[in-house]
Amino acid sequence: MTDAIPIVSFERFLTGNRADQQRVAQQVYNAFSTVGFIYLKDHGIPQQRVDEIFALAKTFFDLPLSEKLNYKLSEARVNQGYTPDGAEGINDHKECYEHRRFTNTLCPDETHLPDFKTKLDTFYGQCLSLAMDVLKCLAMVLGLGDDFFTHVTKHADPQMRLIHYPPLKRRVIEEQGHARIMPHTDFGLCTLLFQDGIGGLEIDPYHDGKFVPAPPVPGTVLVNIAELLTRYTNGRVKSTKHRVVAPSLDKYVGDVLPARFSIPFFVHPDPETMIDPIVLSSAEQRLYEPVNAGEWRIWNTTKDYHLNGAEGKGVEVETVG
Ligand SMILES: O=C(O)CCC(=O)C(=O)O
Ligand SMILES: [Fe+2]
Repeated sequence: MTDAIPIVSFERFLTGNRADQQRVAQQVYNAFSTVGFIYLKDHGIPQQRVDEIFALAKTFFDLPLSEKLNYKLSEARVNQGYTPDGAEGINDHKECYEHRRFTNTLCPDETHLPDFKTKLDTFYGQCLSLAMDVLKCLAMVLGLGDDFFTHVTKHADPQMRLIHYPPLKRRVIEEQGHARIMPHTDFGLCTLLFQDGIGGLEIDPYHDGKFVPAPPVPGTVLVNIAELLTRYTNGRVKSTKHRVVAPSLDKYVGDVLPARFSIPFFVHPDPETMIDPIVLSSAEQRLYEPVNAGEWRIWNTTKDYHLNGAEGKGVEVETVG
């Protein structure tokens, strides 16, 4: 059931000439301007590295809770460290660790978890480079200049999140209003999403409330548009709701669902950036009010950790005019 989400090979973007790159960029753009999600294959990050990071995530989450709490995330502005199950709302069932580009004070050191920081740092660099190439695709198609997004992400600090959804009874998340993660849109520019083989991720590809599975496809990474990019492109690319529920019964039979791991990489612009919708002609009407990227991020992060209700972290996008 991956029909709704195109699978795009990134190889010719990474190794081809300008015409090849433009072709790939157009495929990427076409998917983002409709379903808002793509599966990228041949993306240049070796599967072995991805597997290694999943194993590392498991090692971290296997630590006793009392030890994990030594790394507890406490400040929305910093947004780095560990969050226990329930921190983002009692109806979500997950624990997370956030890793950042510049400051990782709440990260296990060499004596506590050997190689954890170095391996995450390396993987982080690879994700950032891939994400910047994906953004370059959009800049090329929209004619903004190849480096448009480089200029607004120079000292930005994207967020790599390790997620562990603990094993739990299927009926708990099939209860009304519960999920492994509630329906939401991401709020930055775009997200890379690596998932393990368990399944349960669903997206709303046609934006009509009908969720369809986005199952794991070996060797690919999912990429999705987040809200700031929808605003920035004046609605041209779509930030699509997604959630994690129980994998369907034909994929997994059993009362107790196995643990699931995933690794999203959320890309954000420099905090001083004004996200003022880009219009491509003087006749085009701006659909969104400008927002300051830094304030937007802190507001959304604070809301996620403290004020989250049954609606998850979905944000209503205001329109003007
Ligand atoms: O675990 C997943 O597959 C999705 C995670 C997600 O959507 C998020 O953290 O924003
Ligand atoms: Fe998400």
